[in-house]
Amino acid sequence: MTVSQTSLGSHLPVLEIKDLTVKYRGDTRSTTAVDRVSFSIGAGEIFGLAGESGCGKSTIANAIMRLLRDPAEIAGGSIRFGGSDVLALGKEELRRFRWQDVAMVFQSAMNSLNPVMTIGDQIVDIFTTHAGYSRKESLRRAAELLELVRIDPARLKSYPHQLSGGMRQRAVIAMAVALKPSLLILDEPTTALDVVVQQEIMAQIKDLQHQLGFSVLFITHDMSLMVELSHRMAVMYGGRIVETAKSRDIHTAPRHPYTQALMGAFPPLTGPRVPLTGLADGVKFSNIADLREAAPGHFVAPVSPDQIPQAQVALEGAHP
Ligand SMILES: Nc1ncnc2c1ncn2[C@@H]1O[C@H](COP(=O)(O)OP(=O)(O)OP(=O)(O)O)[C@@H](O)[C@H]1O
Repeated sequence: MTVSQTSLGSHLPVLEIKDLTVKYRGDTRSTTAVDRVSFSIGAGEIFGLAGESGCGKSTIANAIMRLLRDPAEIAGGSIRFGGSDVLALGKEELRRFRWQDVAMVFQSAMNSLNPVMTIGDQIVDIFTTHAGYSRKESLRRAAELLELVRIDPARLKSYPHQLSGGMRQRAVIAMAVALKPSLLILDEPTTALDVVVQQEIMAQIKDLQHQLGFSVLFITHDMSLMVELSHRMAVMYGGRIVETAKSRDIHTAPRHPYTQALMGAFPPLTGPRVPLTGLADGVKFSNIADLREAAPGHFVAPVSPDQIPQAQVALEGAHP
């Protein structure tokens, strides 16, 4: 029995993260990559985690999946899935948790398909190993899965190199939802694809989510995509969440100046062309007082340049 079957109550959030802190240990000092991050995702909700490269998004995803390895360490906080303590799961529970409860599509997932196995054999493997189905039943389900992501089931016999990038990514997404997880984590799922294919994949994910009802943790630095896909989102900066709100509110009225800057840096996917902007004039993100003044009541993450040199450099670069 999976964690979701045993303990997902109708009103419990599917995922609940409280004060999660993750550090990477260095020779002389540690870097706090994720700093007291809290958020929860409801059943059937698409929740987004946005923020520039290096702000800690993937570290959170890997912490949820219990994939963090040395020198990373969870220094505090909790991760609960359907009421169960993810950080306390044993080896066997973890094996089930990873495919049946939560599945993740990584940034470069389409390149992680086994090049010497057909797509069909790779999907069949999931069913035989994790669900105990016979090969015949697994093949039948593999064909159904490909149809679900609008790939001709004849492609079961294809090798990854015989598929386009978009098809490979759709196949990976199909694999992720094979065992009907309650939560799908998508870490920059379309970064390597062109804009048209990106749109197709996003529409597909929405469609799948609608049909299968899973929750989604969608990770991207692309605010336009994020606003389009997610119901609610958190914006991260330097390891901390600076703003959490409904995505449509972030779209129409971002409160935090860093969110405003991120929104201004991406062209909208639909509607008229608008000029892109960097950081708002006069806002210095190293200056905590400016941030507090610009977003009273919404500033939750004091950030100092020495805490997050990488983010600081990026921000300075965006606003010469
Ligand atoms: N193995 C590691 N050792 C040391 N520091 C690391 C390691 N992996 C990540 N970091 C640091 O942790 C911080 C967060 O990285 P993370 O990959 O989670 O960010 P991200 O927002 O997902 O960025 P990206 O979109 O580029 O993947 C960064 O400052 C990064 O340099």
